[in-house]
Amino acid sequence: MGNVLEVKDLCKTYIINKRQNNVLKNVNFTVHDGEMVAVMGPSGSGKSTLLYTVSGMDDITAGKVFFGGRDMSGLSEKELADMRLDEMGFIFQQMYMLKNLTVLDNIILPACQSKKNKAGKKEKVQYGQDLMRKLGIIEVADNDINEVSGGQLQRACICRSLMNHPRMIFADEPTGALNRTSSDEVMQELMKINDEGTTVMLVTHDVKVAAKCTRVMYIVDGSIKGEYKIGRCENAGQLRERERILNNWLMELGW
Ligand SMILES: Nc1ncnc2c1ncn2[C@@H]1O[C@H](COP(=O)(O)OP(=O)(O)OP(=O)(O)O)[C@@H](O)[C@H]1O
Repeated sequence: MGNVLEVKDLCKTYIINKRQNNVLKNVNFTVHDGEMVAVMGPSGSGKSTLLYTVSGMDDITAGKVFFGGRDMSGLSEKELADMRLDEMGFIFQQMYMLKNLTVLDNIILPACQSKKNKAGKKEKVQYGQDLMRKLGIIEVADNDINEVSGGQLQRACICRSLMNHPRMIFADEPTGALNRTSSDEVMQELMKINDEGTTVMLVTHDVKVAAKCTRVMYIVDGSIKGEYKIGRCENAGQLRERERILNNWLMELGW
């Protein structure tokens, strides 16, 4: 199994009003192809910052991040943008959907922007529709973005993140704004995508969500305090036991 993401001594410092905030402090970890990693930790511990920096959405202060073996700090802005567009998928809280486009048009946008995606417009539309069907939201394809529910919008974001067949998906609290049923459905889809080979890294506060991942990283004050490899969840029957084990582990870490 190859390494998709390698993070070495990553530091991130924000400076506001001349005050230095060391948000990430010498973070080291590797994500292998096919893993589904949950990042947990107290509010303000640096989880979102970690996701933004390792995915090249935000710059780093020190250290190295390798994606698919390529040193991201050695890439030009354009190369980095292409890497994000062609090899990564994003499901972020601010969903960055365009208000003047329909749901389907928003979904296919990354494919239209990619030079690497050689499919014709018709095929892109078809693939977007296929994804929407798979995620159970095809009926809102022609709706405006403000005419869909939170759960539908989140599923639309998943569709959009998959348009260019990414090697890895980054998701910041993908179920954060959803009720339990929608959250379970969204996680079901992410697990399916992961089963099909896409690596996933997500931030969550929810033990039920983390229990569906293959590994959990716990961050406190910008450093990884613990990691737990729980392996693949083979069936729904295992979930409660996984949640219990994870809960105990998190309590030990001061959750
Ligand atoms: N763009 C930014 N500019 C300045 N400071 C920032 C910025 N983004 C985050 N921070 C600061 O970095 C720290 C970590 O924030 P981050 O959002 O990564 O935490 P988090 O663990 O994801 O929190 P939560 O669970 O509440 O979402 C906080 O102190 C926050 O104020």
